[in-house]
Amino acid sequence: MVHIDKAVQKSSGEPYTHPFNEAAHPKFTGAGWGNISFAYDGAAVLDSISIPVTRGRILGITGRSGSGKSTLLKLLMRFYDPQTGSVQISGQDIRMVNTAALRGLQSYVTQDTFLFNDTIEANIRIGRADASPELVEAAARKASVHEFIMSLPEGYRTKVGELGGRLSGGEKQRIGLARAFIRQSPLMLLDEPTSSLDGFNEAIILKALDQEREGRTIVLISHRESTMNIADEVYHIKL
Ligand SMILES: Nc1ncnc2c1ncn2[C@@H]1O[C@H](COP(=O)(O)OP(=O)(O)OP(=O)(O)O)[C@@H](O)[C@H]1O
Repeated sequence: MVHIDKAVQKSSGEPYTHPFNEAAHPKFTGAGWGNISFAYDGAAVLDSISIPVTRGRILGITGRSGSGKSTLLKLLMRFYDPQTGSVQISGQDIRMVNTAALRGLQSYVTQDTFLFNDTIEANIRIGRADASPELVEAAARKASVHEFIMSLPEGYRTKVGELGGRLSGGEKQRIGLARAFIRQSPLMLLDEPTSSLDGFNEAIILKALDQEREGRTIVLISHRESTMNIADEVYHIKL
């Protein structure tokens, strides 16, 4: 495993509307993997991996297909437990954190966003049920999907099913990102979040993520060098 430090690239300080929810998570200090090893049914995937991520930083993870990048995020969400070592949030082994509290700390975006047959607004609000329409729109703007939504027959009230499957992979992915932006969770876990996006939309989203880093930990898996440029440090997982 090669550890490459990257310079922090801060963009200009525009106001943002989804700051980390300090009141809800006052003790959040970061997350990380402490000397973990993991195998699926005896097939070793990760061997003695230690990566600390402190609050306020963006961690990039790269590596060949199958090297175990997604597995690292799944361990952080406790879909599985490592055979050795410990996965920690705020210095506490996540095995000691109850599932609801763990989910409350996290937002997770993958390459495939599942949309329910409800309105676009409801699909974004899944990230935060009590969000005002203004917050929904602000999250959609950060995810570079507001203009697209406004072009739909009924804007935010358009039902996904009525679009007859015409949403592209990139449009769905941006709705998934809006869900994550609205959540205000301290730990954002993003698995190839820009894989289906063009450079224009990617740039808007990266700028928003860069502004969201304060108070949070963002873990970003990507093959795209442009996306990795916002990371404070990048770990390369070797097969
Ligand atoms: N549920 C599972 N059961 C058994 N093996 C699995 C499971 N999920 C993943 N694997 C295997 O574990 C290895 C690591 O998978 P993982 O998805 O973490 O890799 P990755 O680096 O994220 O790959 P990619 O870049 O293609 O998404 C692969 O060999 C994969 O086939």
